[in-house]
Amino acid sequence: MSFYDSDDEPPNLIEVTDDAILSTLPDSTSVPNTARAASDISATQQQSKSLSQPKEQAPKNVRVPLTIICGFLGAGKSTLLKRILTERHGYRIAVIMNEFGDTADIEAKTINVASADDPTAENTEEFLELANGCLCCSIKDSGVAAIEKLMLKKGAFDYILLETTGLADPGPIAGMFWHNEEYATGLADITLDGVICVVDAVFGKKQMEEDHHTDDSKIGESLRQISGSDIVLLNKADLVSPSDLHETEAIIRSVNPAAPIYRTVKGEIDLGLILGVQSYKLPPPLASDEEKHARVHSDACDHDHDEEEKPLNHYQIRGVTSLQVTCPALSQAQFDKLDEWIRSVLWENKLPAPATPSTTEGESPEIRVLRCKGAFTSTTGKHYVLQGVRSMYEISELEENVAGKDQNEHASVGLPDRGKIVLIGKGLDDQVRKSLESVFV
Ligand SMILES: Nc1nc2c(ncn2[C@@H]2O[C@H](COP(=O)(O)OP(=O)(O)OP(=O)(O)O)[C@@H](O)[C@H]2O)c(=O)[nH]1
Repeated sequence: MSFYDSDDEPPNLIEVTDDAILSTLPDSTSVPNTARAASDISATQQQSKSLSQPKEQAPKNVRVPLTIICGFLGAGKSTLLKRILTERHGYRIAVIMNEFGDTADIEAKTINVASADDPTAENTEEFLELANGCLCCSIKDSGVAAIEKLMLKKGAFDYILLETTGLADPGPIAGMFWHNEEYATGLADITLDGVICVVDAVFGKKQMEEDHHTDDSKIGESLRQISGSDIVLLNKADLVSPSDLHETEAIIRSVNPAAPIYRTVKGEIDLGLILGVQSYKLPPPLASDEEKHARVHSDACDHDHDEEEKPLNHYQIRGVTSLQVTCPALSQAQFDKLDEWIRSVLWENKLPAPATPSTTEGESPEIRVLRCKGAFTSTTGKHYVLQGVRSMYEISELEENVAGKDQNEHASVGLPDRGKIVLIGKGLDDQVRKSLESVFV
C-alpha cells in the first residue's frame, strides 16, 4: 500500500481567521492579538497563501532542526511548549502535537492514526502568527506523511518542535529522524537537534518506582523516556521540597548520566540550553561527577550538599542502568575493536567473544542498549563523537573548528581529557564494563 493512499493523505492547509488562530494557541489569553504589527500580519497572510504550494525561493539545502519533547503525563510538556512559542527567540517554529504512541507503527513507517472512531485524531493543519512575531505551523496530525507534507513548506519555518504523548517512547521517534537518509521525501531535510524529557517533580519519583517494579523483562515508559533523552527538565520544582528534588535527580542521573538535568517552574528556562544544542552532532556533556553535581545544583540550591551523594538505599532502579567507561586516546586497532564491540552489543545484544576466554565468567546476560553516547580522541589527535539510538549508531569525526572550541563557549562542546563512553539500557553489569575496558588495553 502506498504511503500516500487516500486514507493516509495528510490534510490540506485550511485558511484560518484570527479567532481560529487564537483558539489554537495553548492559552489564547496570554497572546495579545493587538501586539502584532501590520507588516507581520501581511507576512502571515502571504505565508498562509504560499502554504498550499511550496515556495519556489525557499532554501532547499538547509536542514531544519527538530526537538522532540517527551515526558510523563501531565509533567508540563504543553506548558513548556507554550513558553517556547511565546518567547522572543526569533525562530519560526512548526509544532507537531501528535499521538506518536504506537512506536512499533513508527518503526514500520505505516502510521495512520486518524482512525474514524478517534475524535481526537481529526486532521487539522493551521498556520499561526504569535505575538512574538514568530510563525507557528501546528499540525494536529500524527503521521510521518504529515511531517513530510509539512516539509514541503520548508522555508516558512526554521525549527520544528514535536510534542509526544505522555506514554510515548522517544527512542524510535528519535531514531526515525536521526537516520532519515533512507527516506526519499521531506524527512531527509530534518536534523534531529535533541530530545527533551519533562519530568514531573511531584509524581516523577513515584512513576519511576512503579515502572521499576513492573515485569523485569520490560522497561517502563518513564525510564525509557529518561534514558532516551538528551536533556531532562525537572518541572514543577515549586511544588516539592529541595530534598525531594534531589532524590528525584539522583534517580534520573542513575538512569541517564549523560543528560543534564535542569530544574524548572512552568518550563521557565534559558532556551539556549534546550534548543539548537545539536545533541547528535556535538560531544555529549559527559561531565565529571563533580561537574555534573554542580550543574544539577546550580540554581535554587538550598539543601545540604554533604547529604548529596548518599546512595539510594531504599531502592535501586532495576529496569534501566547505565555504564560509564573512560578511555585513553585510541590507536587504530583499538578504534576498530571498539567499533566491533559496539556492533556486537547493539546488533547482537551480546558481548564479543574475549580474546582469552575466562573460565570464571558465566554467560553474559542479554544486553539491551537504549542509548549510547561518547567522545574520545585518537592517537593521531582526531576527535570523535559516538551517538547511538537503539541498534543505530554512528562514530563521527568532529570538525576541527568545533573540536578546537573553548569548553566555555558551548555547554555541549569541549572534549574531556580522557574519552568517555556511556551506555544506557539493560544488562549493563560488571562483566560488560570489563569487556568494554578490555578494548582499550
Ligand atoms: N505549580 C506548577 N504547575 C505546573 C508547572 N508546570 C505545569 N503546571 C501545571 O500542570 C498541569 C499539566 O501541565 P501540562 O503542560 O498540560 O502537562 P502535559 O505534560 O502537557 O500534559 P499531558 O499532555 O496530559 O501529558 C497544568 O495545569 C499546568 O498549569 C509548574 O512548574 N508548577
